[in-house]
Amino acid sequence: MPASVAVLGAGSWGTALAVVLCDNGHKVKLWARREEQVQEINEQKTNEAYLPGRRLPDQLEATSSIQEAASTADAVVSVVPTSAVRETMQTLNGVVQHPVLLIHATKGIEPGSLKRVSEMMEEELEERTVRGIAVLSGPSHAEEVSERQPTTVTVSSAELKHQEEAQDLFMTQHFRVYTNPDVIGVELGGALKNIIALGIGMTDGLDYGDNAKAALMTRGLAEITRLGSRLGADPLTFSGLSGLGDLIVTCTSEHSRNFRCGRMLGEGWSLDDVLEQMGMVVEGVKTTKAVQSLAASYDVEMPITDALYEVLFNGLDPKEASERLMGRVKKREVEDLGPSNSTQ
Ligand SMILES: NC(=O)C1=CN([C@@H]2O[C@H](COP(=O)(O)OP(=O)(O)OC[C@H]3O[C@@H](n4cnc5c(N)ncnc54)[C@H](O)[C@@H]3O)[C@@H](O)[C@H]2O)C=CC1
Ligand SMILES: O=C(CO)COP(=O)(O)O
Repeated sequence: MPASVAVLGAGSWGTALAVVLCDNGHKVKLWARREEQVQEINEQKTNEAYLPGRRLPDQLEATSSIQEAASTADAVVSVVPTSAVRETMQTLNGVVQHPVLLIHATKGIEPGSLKRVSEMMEEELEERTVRGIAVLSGPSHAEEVSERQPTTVTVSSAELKHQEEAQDLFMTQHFRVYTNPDVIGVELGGALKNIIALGIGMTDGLDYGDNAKAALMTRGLAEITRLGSRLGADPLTFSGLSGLGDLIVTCTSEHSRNFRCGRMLGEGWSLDDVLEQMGMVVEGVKTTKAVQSLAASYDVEMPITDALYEVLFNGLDPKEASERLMGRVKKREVEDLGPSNSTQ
């Protein structure tokens, strides 16, 4: 049944998800902060800064008023960067007239609180604002979704009815949606793969070959799984779409901002210069900071994350970071996947 859906955040991913929702016949209002962007979307049916060259559906409406977008919505899809989640949820409390299903598609962990996005949302949202929170995650570059290329993702929520409602809302012929009850695993997989994508980009910038990339992806997944299991996720989730699937797509694609950021760092650029040049959110940077603290506080060994933390925040040369990783003490491959810090 067609629903009234507000999409919060008109960057690449919010706009691409709005396209999917329009294709499914929903009445979609896309909230953007800048009035010029709203006019461009409504009048020209483009969003050139974030999805260059794509023609947006005629029925897609943008607005700079979150009140207009969300006040009477059945569901709200939040696609703002991690750093904007709390502020956006606080605003949402003041505008919705009846409790909504809130589906977020943000991939990050908050530095400081070390919280996942749905945990931040639970802290901020009032009971009268939401009837359920779900996460949508998986291998899905906005550039390809907006071209209606075949894409598969996962939705997760504490309650099956909300998983299925989110699945029905988004599922189209081009956009296949699976459900998974493991909210912790789905959110962690989406957030932590960005750290590994930064590292893979660095190997590219250093002119390393495919062996180094395969090594980082595989050992990266091992450390994501190690932390995730410790935090209560189902380890199997990490071999699914929101884990391995998203790791592959982010680590192997020119579309990925995290991959491109890592490559520039490997080529010798400074982090500040890279972020300025990118002009879009690179979630892996702040997530590396958060996860380095999270792993330390749970005493979980995450050597790749630690090495990248040193490169990003303490000026370690990427080549030296690679040498440090290669020079670690001898390990067994499989035992090392265990949840706790193994020092055999
Ligand atoms: N681009 C992609 O293909 C995918 C992105 N994601 C995730 O979606 C989230 C959003 O990413 P993108 O849309 O790609 O980023 P983007 O950089 O393309 O756009 C970010 C948008 O958020 C808006 N924004 C920034 N601060 C804000 C604030 N304080 N309040 C309201 N809006 C604010 C910006 O104006 C911009 O429209 C990130 O967590 C990202 O990891 C997830 C899957 C795919
Ligand atoms: O999450 C993504 C694809 O699933 C997009 O990754 P980037 O944020 O690195 O572009």
